[in-house]
Amino acid sequence: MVAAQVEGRVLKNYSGFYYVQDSNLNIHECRVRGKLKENIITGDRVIISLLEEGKGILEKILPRNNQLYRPKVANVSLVLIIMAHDRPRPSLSLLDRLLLLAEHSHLSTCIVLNKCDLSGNKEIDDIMDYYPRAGYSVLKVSARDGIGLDILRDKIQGEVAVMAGSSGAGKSSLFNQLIGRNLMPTQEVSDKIRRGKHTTRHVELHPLTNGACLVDTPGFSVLDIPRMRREELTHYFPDFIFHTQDCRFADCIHYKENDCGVKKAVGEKKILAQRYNNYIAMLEEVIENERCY
Ligand SMILES: Nc1nc2c(ncn2[C@@H]2O[C@H](COP(=O)(O)OP(=O)(O)OP(=O)(O)O)[C@@H](O)[C@H]2O)c(=O)[nH]1
Ligand SMILES: [Zn+2]
Repeated sequence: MVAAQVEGRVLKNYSGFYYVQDSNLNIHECRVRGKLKENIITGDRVIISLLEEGKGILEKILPRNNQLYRPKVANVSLVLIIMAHDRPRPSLSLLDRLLLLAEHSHLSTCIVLNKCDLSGNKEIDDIMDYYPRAGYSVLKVSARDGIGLDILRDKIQGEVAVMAGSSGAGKSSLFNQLIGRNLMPTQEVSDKIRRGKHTTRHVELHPLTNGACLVDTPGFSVLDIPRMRREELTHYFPDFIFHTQDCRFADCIHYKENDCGVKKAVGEKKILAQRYNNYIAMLEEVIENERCY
């Protein structure tokens, strides 16, 4: 009899077995046929032949939509950028950099503002209210008090999501809350730095009951701006685009030019000044990299 075949996603590789989840959310413990082994990574979509009692044989890897290298994981669809309302305060330079890196990798983003139980600082609230107006999706949550977590679960439904963001913002706490288990150690920031928590291990996808999968290792540990032409950078700043029609030069990069609509909008507080400054810092990096071509 020919074994039935189904499509699934590799959740983890453990002791020579690949754990593959099918579209009914059942998990199969699979061995690998032939030489495929070297090429399979966590997150791969694969075809498996079903054997008895939750076992299977991994037959084929399907083409990848994308691949992250640190952590090594395929077919990620969403980046959750975790910032805290306070302790630590949100780092806009990291946030703007992560938004750019995610978008450059063709990944959707959601800014998750954790520790909303510590909100109330008007300056921070005003700054963070800018991002939804600029077209980004922002959720306010508290891992500690369980606020906003159902909305966050809905947001990641059907997605393969990786977390990124400031140290101490609550990535591990949110991860544990979302998967409903205490898998990731959470400690006071100072303790973690002293102990050097992030040791090397295999990356795993943790399935949620709603079909979402969460990558258990924070992504984008390398934050270098990818190589691009200086004119390209502005495409990653959707909030600038409306104002570029007031730029005198069609190829304005909103840097040292006069009569620049973007700079005018910064002066009028229509564009967040910190975001513009982060743009300039990244632009200078892009220009510096151009010299290395
Ligand atoms: N007040 C408050 N504290 C929180 C919340 N979520 C996490 N914390 C605390 O913030 C500290 C850091 O949380 P972690 O989840 O370990 O942060 P992390 O982002 O994983 O940190 P790194 O591993 O250093 O990147 C811990 O002391 C948590 O208890 C929250 O919603 N509110
Ligand atoms: Zn301009």
